[in-house]
Amino acid sequence: MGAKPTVLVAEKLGEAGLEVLKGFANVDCSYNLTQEELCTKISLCDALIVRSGTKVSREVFESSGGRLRVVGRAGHGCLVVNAPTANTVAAAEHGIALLTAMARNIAQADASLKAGKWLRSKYVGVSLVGKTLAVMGFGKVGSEVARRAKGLGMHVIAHDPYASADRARAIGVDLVSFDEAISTAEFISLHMPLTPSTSKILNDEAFAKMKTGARIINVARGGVIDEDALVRALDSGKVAQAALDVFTEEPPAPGNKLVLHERVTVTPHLGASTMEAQVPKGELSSTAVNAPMVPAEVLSELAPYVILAEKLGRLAVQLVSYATARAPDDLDTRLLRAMITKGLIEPISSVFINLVNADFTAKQRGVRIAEERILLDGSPENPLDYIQVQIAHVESKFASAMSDSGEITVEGRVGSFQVDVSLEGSIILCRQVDQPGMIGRVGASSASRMIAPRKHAVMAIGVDEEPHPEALKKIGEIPAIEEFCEKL
Ligand SMILES: NC(=O)C1=CN([C@@H]2O[C@H](COP(=O)(O)OP(=O)(O)OC[C@H]3O[C@@H](n4cnc5c(N)ncnc54)[C@H](O)[C@@H]3O)[C@@H](O)[C@H]2O)C=CC1
Ligand SMILES: O=C(O)C(=O)COP(=O)(O)O
Repeated sequence: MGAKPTVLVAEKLGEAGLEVLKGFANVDCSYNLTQEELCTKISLCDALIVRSGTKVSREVFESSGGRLRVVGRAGHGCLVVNAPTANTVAAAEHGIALLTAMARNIAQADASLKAGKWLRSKYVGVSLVGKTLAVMGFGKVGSEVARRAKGLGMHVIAHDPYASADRARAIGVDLVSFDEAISTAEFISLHMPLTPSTSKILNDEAFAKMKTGARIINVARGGVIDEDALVRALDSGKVAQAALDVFTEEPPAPGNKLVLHERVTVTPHLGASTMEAQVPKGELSSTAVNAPMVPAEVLSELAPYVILAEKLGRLAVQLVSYATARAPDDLDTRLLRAMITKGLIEPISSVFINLVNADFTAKQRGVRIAEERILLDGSPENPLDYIQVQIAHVESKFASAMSDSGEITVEGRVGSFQVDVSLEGSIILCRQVDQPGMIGRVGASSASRMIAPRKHAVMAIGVDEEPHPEALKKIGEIPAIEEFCEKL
């Protein structure tokens, strides 16, 4: 090799970050590339750095012709520049800035004074002290917003189906249901990732449940709000004001009703845009660079187990047992543990898990994965016979699969399966009233072809592609389906 690698920086980074890169690489800063331009350029690059504006699609990887080795997402656990906490604080501060600016009509009053008007009575605001703020999504950003809002004398409640009550209690925040959160709060601030289950989570139905005069803040993702429904709620007076940093379409189309609305304060996705959030953090990037890497031969030997580990991680793992005939120093399980963490955290979070940040992220979220080995006799030719995960205290997505002691144990092996369900592809699990015709009804709702359906009081259906959200919604609406869990 010898030659300097070429790094394509596809979105604006801070100068200090660029300087670090220029120290060892040829840096090509090309912003606002179309998808085609990106695909053309990528074949000449060893690394790509993006922010939230660039989709690194399959096409981009395919166009790289094998040269591309690292894709860095500035701000989210990437190898070269890793500033996850600066990003969090920046977003939380922006949320608070929008909250206070909205309550006191800062943006509107500023525009009017600059236009030569002096309208003291038009811009009477509302006070924050003693008001209830509902933090929707109590992750990194949400919990920092909660902490700061408490400092402003607000009463803070939070809704997050996956957050630990202990962590909330430590900050002095009560975790409540979705309905309780939105129906009791004067201010509602959104901090969940955009996923199929959070898409348009604030819709007409949700706005109807809110107090008249509620105020909404969104620094998460535009898609978590049904924007047309928000316009209706503002026009009817149900929602008094909104403050938005993010939009379903970015930039929003000219004439976007929310952007132009008199009672809406907007910023162009500035949540992470502070000087501090753009500066590389020495200690974190050095952790990343020094992170334990798995040697290539271990990687290839464990490759088949990696997908299995991620699937198993989509359940909330407490104990992982590796059944192996290998001696402990001959089986490196860090990669598998990382994949289990990935399966566990990625579906509910905006964090992308890789080998570098897996243990850090798990610890940060209070997830503890204990590991043990089940030593088998026999030939150590295969690294693993099976992986078993044990899940305790599940706040059940899927209560019917639990033992009396409240635990679920699942085993998976590569190639064949001892579990009732093959953990390949996507799987829909439904608990249903045991009556004829259910598989057909569920099958009819799912656009994908079914393989090996089974019929129990619990039904597992393997589908040949990720189920469409609409199909899942229809399954949930079949009266006999009591609960179901998509995507194992
Ligand atoms: N405006 C901006 O520039 C920035 C926006 N963000 C966005 O803010 C959001 C939060 O980011 P982080 O706190 O870093 O992510 P995080 O992954 O730490 O927290 C997200 C939380 O949402 C929870 N959650 C998942 N589904 C939920 C549901 N249905 N209802 C309620 N909570 C749910 C998760 O359990 C998790 O605790 C993300 O959408 C992220 O992309 C983050 C940084 C800057
Ligand atoms: O980190 C995030 O989730 C953001 O939304 C920030 O995006 P940006 O890095 O400013 O393009």
